[in-house]
Amino acid sequence: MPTLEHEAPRNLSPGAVRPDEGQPPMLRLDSVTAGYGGFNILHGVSLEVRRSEIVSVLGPNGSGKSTVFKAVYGLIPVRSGEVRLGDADISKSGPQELLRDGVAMVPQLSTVFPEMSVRDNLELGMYLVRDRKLVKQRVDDVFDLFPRLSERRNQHAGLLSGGERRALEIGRSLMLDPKLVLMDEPSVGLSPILVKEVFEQLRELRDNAGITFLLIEQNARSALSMSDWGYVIERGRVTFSGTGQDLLGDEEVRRAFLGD
Ligand SMILES: Nc1ncnc2c1ncn2[C@@H]1O[C@H](COP(=O)(O)OP(=O)(O)OP(=O)(O)O)[C@@H](O)[C@H]1O
Repeated sequence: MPTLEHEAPRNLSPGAVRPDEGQPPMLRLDSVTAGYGGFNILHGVSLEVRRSEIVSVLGPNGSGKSTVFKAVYGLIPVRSGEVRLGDADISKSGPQELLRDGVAMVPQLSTVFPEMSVRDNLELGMYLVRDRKLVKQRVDDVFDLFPRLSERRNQHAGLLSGGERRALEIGRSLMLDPKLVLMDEPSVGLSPILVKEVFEQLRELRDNAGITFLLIEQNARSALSMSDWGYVIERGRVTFSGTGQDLLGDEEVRRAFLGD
């Protein structure tokens, strides 16, 4: 795998205006260092996600993409630097606190329960909420956003196609009405047509429900073509950032990451 070394991250879209410029970003990592045991994997990662953006984190295997998510979600400690959600420092928050603050995470591995119905799988997204009326309302909201899940609401989830299962996982993450969803490889294991479908769903959710997404993607070309902004991470450092289109159009990025 070719690697790209730069002194500082290269912003390929210096003139681009991102939403709410001048306001605190929805999510901001500022010089974050994190790792495992005696090793640091992230060496001062800084990135921003602005309201209603779809932002992708790309990079070679083992470059630290999942580690960024774990640090944001409080699954490993932030050793130095800061993670902020709007005005709040969330560097020390764990998953429960983040969920309460409106941040959901969809992990890479399938978490659908195949023997349960589509509806029951969705309800699991709110299993701690006792207010049945609210749960029903949220299930209906998710079915409004995903008509194909609605048609299959009483079927076993195991009968869904790969893309529909992914939609169910995304739908379940929306049950607690998050403002920001972190998704680890939404397209993993899906055929190119289904990848396109899943990304289109994310864009619809962004446009219709105002949800912001931060994604990790191996499928760099699809991710960039559907993302408002992207960051390339190599060996625990951000090396490139820019609009999806500008990253897609950059020769160095194309050669190193898109197989051109
Ligand atoms: N729990 C762990 N303990 C020790 N080292 C780990 C752990 N998880 C990941 N690592 C190491 O951290 C580095 C970055 O891993 P990470 O999973 O963040 O990369 P990634 O960019 O998401 O990779 P991929 O694209 O292959 O999923 C790798 O060298 C990996 O071996």
